Amino acid sequence: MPKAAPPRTTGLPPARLLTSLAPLLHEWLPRQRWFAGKGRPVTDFVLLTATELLPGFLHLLVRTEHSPAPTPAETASAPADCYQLLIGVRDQLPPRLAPALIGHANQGPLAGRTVYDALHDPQSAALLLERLRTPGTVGPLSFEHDPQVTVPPGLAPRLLGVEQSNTSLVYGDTFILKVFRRVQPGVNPDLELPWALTRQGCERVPAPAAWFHTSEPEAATLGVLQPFLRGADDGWTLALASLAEGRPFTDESYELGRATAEVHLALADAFAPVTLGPAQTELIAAAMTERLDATAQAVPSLGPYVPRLRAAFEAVGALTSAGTAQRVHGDLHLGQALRPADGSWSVIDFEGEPARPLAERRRPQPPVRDVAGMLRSFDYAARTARPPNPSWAEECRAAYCAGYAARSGSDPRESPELLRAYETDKAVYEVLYEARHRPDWLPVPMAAIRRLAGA
Ligand SMILES: Nc1ncnc2c1ncn2[C@@H]1O[C@H](COP(=O)(O)OP(=O)(O)O)[C@@H](O)[C@H]1O
Ligand SMILES: O=P(O)(O)O[C@H]1O[C@H](CO)[C@@H](O[C@H]2O[C@H](CO)[C@@H](O)[C@H](O)[C@H]2O)[C@H](O)[C@H]1O
Repeated sequence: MPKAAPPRTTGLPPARLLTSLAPLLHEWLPRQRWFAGKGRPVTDFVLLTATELLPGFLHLLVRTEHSPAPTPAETASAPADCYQLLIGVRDQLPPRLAPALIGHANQGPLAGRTVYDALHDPQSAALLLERLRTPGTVGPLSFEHDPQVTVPPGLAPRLLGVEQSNTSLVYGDTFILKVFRRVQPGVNPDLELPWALTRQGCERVPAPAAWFHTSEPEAATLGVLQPFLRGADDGWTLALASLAEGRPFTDESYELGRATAEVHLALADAFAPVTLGPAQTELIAAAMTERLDATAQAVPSLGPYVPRLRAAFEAVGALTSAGTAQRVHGDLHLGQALRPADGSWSVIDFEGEPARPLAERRRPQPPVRDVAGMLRSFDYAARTARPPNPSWAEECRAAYCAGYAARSGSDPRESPELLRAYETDKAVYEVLYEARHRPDWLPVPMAAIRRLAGA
């Protein structure tokens, strides 16, 4: 390992820095797509770490406090809201950086200066890549890389302009850096699983090339650099094109089923699976029921369907065995599958459902959970088509499960109780996700809820 660089902090007491930043963050943070506290007004900010990467380029970890304050039970089960911010400070913002504006500070040590999201700034983005190329530490931050991968210097950065849960930068169309926005203590599965899969020789994932993490206030992964699959289309785009052109998507779905099975087989080799007996099936059912009840509290239109949805979970609770549980992707959908024009499917974004606590996301789960996620995605695509095309989704389901069975030797349709329960659980998750992030999309999972409830 090269020698660690001397720690460089802002030299400003964190409380003083917040005097400048808090009024700006109050306005800006809740407007970000990746802000997870929607519907819970922010009452306060706590600066957890502040590290100067260069003068005028700060790395911050900020905790938000919300009203109403969480109950002790919620505090125990839900992660605190901690966000990673890369902040630029300038006297004046050049017009090209206008979309990055966070605000003009008018109090505290930054009074009179302009604060902006430094990930929009090519100079700051280039510096971040340079840090990843040359491992070392800066204050609590550590930068590491796979010594077998060469990342060339000077790759031009561009911010990926897609709606996402985090923020990604593409460098020279060669590498992509995902900067996690909501940070939880522990290793992020989006580094852990692709790393393990690569070590297993599984070629379905872009292999992590470099990553960075913090040691304070607790150890946590902050970002991962991986090869950029240039020219690849994601499964969602391809599915919508197939619907628009009236083409079937069955060959692609079959291959996607095979790809999912390959990832599951490699994950089962890397992390020992566990057997699911009656005690575990009861726990699975209880957790699903709890999520359903909590979601119905937050989204009242779900209420009338709750009793009939519960039945799907009770059926799982009554099973005396349910095969095995293992590490899984955890948030598999069409947007997480990428395919170059002449290549085969790759799977990305192993972070799991970002709203769930990291410890829960890293727990072994029945692999059918990922299958259910993809089946929900076929339903989403079919329902957003004009007119909706449910038979397209049915054909994709059958082909995907057949592809999965052909590669893994295990057909998800032979576990109907588990499959139905996981589809229901996913639809419930989607109801909450859409209510919080994309209210216009809420009718899509609500239609599935009505179908699953037999209404
Ligand atoms: N290795 C990659 N190669 C090409 N594009 C990628 C790669 N990884 C991610 N992307 C693109 O970036 C988008 C967001 O990535 P994702 O990991 O899903 O982020 P998030 O968790 O923030 O939603 C994807 O939908 C995809 O279009
Ligand atoms: O940001 P992530 O990709 O990690 O996942 C979150 O956002 C997804 C939407 O971008 C959301 O997926 C839902 O909408 C998709 C269509 O946009 C659909 O294909 C998925 O099946 C549906 O779940 C995902 O749930 C959420 O975690």
